[in-house]
Amino acid sequence: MTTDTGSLLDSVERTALLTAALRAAETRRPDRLYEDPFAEVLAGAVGPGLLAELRATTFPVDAARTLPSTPDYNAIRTRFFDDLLSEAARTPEGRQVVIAPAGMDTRPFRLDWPAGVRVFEIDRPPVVALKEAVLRDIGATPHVDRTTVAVDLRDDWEDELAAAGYDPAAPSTWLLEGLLYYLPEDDVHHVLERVRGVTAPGSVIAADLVNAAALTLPSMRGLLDLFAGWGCPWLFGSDEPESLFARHGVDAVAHQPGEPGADFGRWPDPVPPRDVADVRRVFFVRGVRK
Ligand SMILES: C[S@@+](CC[C@H](N)C(=O)[O-])C[C@H]1O[C@@H](n2cnc3c(N)ncnc32)[C@H](O)[C@@H]1O
Repeated sequence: MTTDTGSLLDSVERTALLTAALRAAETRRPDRLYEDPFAEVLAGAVGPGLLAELRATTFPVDAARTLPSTPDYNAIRTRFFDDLLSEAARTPEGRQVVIAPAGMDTRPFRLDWPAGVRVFEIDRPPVVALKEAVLRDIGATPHVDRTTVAVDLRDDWEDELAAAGYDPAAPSTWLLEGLLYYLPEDDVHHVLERVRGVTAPGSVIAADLVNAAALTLPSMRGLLDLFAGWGCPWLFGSDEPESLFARHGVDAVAHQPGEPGADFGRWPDPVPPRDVADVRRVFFVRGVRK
């Protein structure tokens, strides 16, 4: 299998290659927020093309660039969750970590993990197959006990996760990154309810999501049309991430890029207060399962 087989992935699966291309581009920056030495090869032949389309859509070459871009969001998001997982791995809740979906995420290969941690990576079978083939080709070795679980998160996946060695009775840390906006609302609740069902109290649940206005603002039209045109429209946004997670048994706090602890010097503008409407927002959620 070669990296060109990325063209065999469906539209939402291909967003994993876009994310890898974003991480490869971030890795090339002198002021990078993290380093992902595997991102370029994992992005394959398809990822850079998707990124080029994204850049052309978000910032037409003649347009003034005044706002943080999707690459900035993505860099901050990756670093925010890198830090969260690195911290969690040193607590009892971080002895088992589930990255769902994992896409082309390489945290098991590029972060330092304490001994005894297990990482489970969930994604759809074609993504897992492609990623494993690429990583095998380049001889990448994880720094942690890593297991892949090839399932669709909309299906029943709990037994497969347990069969892979995950213990639902023990505390855990979950990262739902780059997923929720691609799901219809019913599936968002379904996934969060299932996560609740397989997590012990005290477990850490993290996720990113967008607000409702991000799905309708005229200034978002280009980006929304791009993803819709690719076949993976953004479907879900929430203005109250804390309430969303509370409904599923998680006591959560949401951070926005640009707020203390979530800017990393990459966010130039003040973050408008939550009661200001018609602003595109991204939320990084960190919660504890009650
Ligand atoms: C934008 S990528 C993010 C991947 C990873 N979290 C990262 O940040 O690199 C979205 C991923 O979600 C996966 N995905 C989307 N819907 C899914 C589902 N129903 N079940 C499992 N994975 C899904 C896709 O296959 C893709 O790998």
